[in-house]
Amino acid sequence: MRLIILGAGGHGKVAAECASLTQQFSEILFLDDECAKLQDYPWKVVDILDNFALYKNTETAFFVAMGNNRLRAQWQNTLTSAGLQLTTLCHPKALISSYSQIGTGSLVCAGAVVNPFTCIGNGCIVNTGAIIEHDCTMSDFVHVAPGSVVAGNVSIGEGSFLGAGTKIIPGITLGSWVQTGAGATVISNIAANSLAVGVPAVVIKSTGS
Ligand SMILES: CC(=O)SCCNC(=O)CCNC(=O)[C@H](O)C(C)(C)COP(=O)(O)OP(=O)(O)OC[C@H]1O[C@@H](n2cnc3c(N)ncnc32)[C@H](O)[C@@H]1OP(=O)(O)O
Repeated sequence: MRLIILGAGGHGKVAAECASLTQQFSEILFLDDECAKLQDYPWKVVDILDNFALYKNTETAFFVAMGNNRLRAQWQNTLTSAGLQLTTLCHPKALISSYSQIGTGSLVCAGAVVNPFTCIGNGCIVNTGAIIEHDCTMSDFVHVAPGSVVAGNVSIGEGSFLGAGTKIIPGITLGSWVQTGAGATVISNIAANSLAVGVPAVVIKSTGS
């Protein structure tokens, strides 16, 4: 199976290394709008994003490696509507419970832990060393940045972004498109479209709807 990754940035490198370590793919290629300037990228960047359909065949899987949650959602939805085959990438050194679920197009990075009865949506990123405890629900296109700890029974709404090292105590609910600052400690629910920072985390502004 060939893998085409959309987005040749830093996150793309992490996704490609992870894909390579799984040994599931015969070839890994990238699409990126800066393809002409990316000759020194560690993998071949063969075309611009809009040409994705040229690479469609039964032996090709696609993965969207864009750190920005809205962009990732937009591209993943575009590829899904075009009937392309999307893959999910789990680093061999991530610990993923067999009682958990990881949605299509998600990436679980090295050292991450996903514990039992947790459900991770489509197009999510569980970044390096992040811990998602038992019985959590993560909607689509969430990004949990490196070193974050999400305790049990937490619910995270679509498109939310937890900054590096965020901690969330058990039973908390985050609305959709919430952002937390690096190092935030969340001890109360956060409404949709809010940015919260600090210890304990307080909402300082809207993230827009
Ligand atoms: C592999 C990877 O790299 S994955 C990527 C991981 N990325 C991250 O973890 C980034 C997390 N981002 C942050 O923490 C950012 O600072 C954000 C998102 C909170 C900043 O948001 P912005 O909208 O740019 O806000 P801005 O920088 O104007 O800060 C607003 C206020 O919050 C404060 N603030 C910003 N970040 C933090 C933080 N992490 N903790 C506490 N306070 C913070 C600022 O000091 C400022 O305070 P002031 O109004 O009293 O001056």
